[in-house]
Amino acid sequence: MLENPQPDLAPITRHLRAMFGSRLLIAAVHHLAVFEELSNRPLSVAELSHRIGLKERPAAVLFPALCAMNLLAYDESGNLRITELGQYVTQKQVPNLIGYVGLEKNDPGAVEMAVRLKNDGPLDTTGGISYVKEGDEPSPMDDAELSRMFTLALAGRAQKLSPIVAANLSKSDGHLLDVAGGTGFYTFEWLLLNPKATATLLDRPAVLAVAAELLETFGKNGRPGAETVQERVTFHPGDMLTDDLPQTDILLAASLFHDWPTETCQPLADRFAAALRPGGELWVHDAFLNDELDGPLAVTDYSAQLFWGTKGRCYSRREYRAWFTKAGLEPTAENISTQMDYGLIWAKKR
Ligand SMILES: C[S@@+](CC[C@H](N)C(=O)[O-])C[C@H]1O[C@@H](n2cnc3c(N)ncnc32)[C@H](O)[C@@H]1O
Repeated sequence: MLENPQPDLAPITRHLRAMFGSRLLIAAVHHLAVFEELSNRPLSVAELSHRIGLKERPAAVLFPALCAMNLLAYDESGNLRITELGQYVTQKQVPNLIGYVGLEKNDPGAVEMAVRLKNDGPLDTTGGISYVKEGDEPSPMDDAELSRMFTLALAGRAQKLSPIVAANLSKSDGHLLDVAGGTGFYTFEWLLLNPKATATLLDRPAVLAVAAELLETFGKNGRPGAETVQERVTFHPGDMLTDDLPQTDILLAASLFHDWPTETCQPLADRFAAALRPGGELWVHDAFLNDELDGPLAVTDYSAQLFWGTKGRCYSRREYRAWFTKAGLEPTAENISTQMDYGLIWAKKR
């Protein structure tokens, strides 16, 4: 294990993401009637979703969040029920906090969250969706200014997490494919620890233009071996959903799956599995829901943030491992924590 004297910045990301959890709470109580629907009897996720008009993704964001807040729980049959605490946002319970929560019901963020929950995303997507490039849809990641802004917004997070991630990935003299690699920091740090290895950074062309500048600076940071990193990285501008992926020993998917809906995640896992050489490893760095889909709160808040801004949400390790298995990989049981509520899981190709 890496000795890590640096503070975990999770308090900052938790407070940031809590805003999205608050919006879910207000929307659930005042715009979707979740608690009134459940006040007579427990309902299955499918039945409750149907009654309040939610598709799979918003339901998979909202219900785990309300469980993490201890307002809902799953009963022995797997149905959702209101907890003792949750009774206090139902009309039946007197007194209750419906009026008090209602002081915020017209907050623009809460109102818009309700709209996005009901619509499974924003009503207007003409400008594209952040961090997503799919088919012919417009993408901010293909706009020089916007892609720079979105990429640099992730730079500090990547710089902080990448040394920890790199130290936990397998050592190798082979090749790393960092798909949707963004700034490239995960690649740069891993190459520094693996002086004979090479790597490919795959992303949209406009994003890689930013990564190239960051690599230039990285090469001059004075750390032993940093100057060799530049010559060991290949930039692959392309589309991970459709391009032939280069064969690799290690494939890293960092903060990648969480931008995409469930139906895209399996094809992505299939493509990544196909790019691995025999004995190769697929690593995912992300924030994971509990396998029971009832928390943790830091991740359900994050899932709400991702739901707000991308096509995805947070997933459980169980969901990832099911995709890996279906893709013909062997998931390992290892759960490695990094920082800011992220962690690593990985699967092997026979
Ligand atoms: C949330 S960022 C993650 C970046 C990096 N892995 C990190 O953790 O800092 C998602 C990245 O996916 C890239 N991306 C989105 N759609 C893509 C596509 N179809 N092909 C390749 N990259 C794509 C975006 O440009 C963006 O850099």
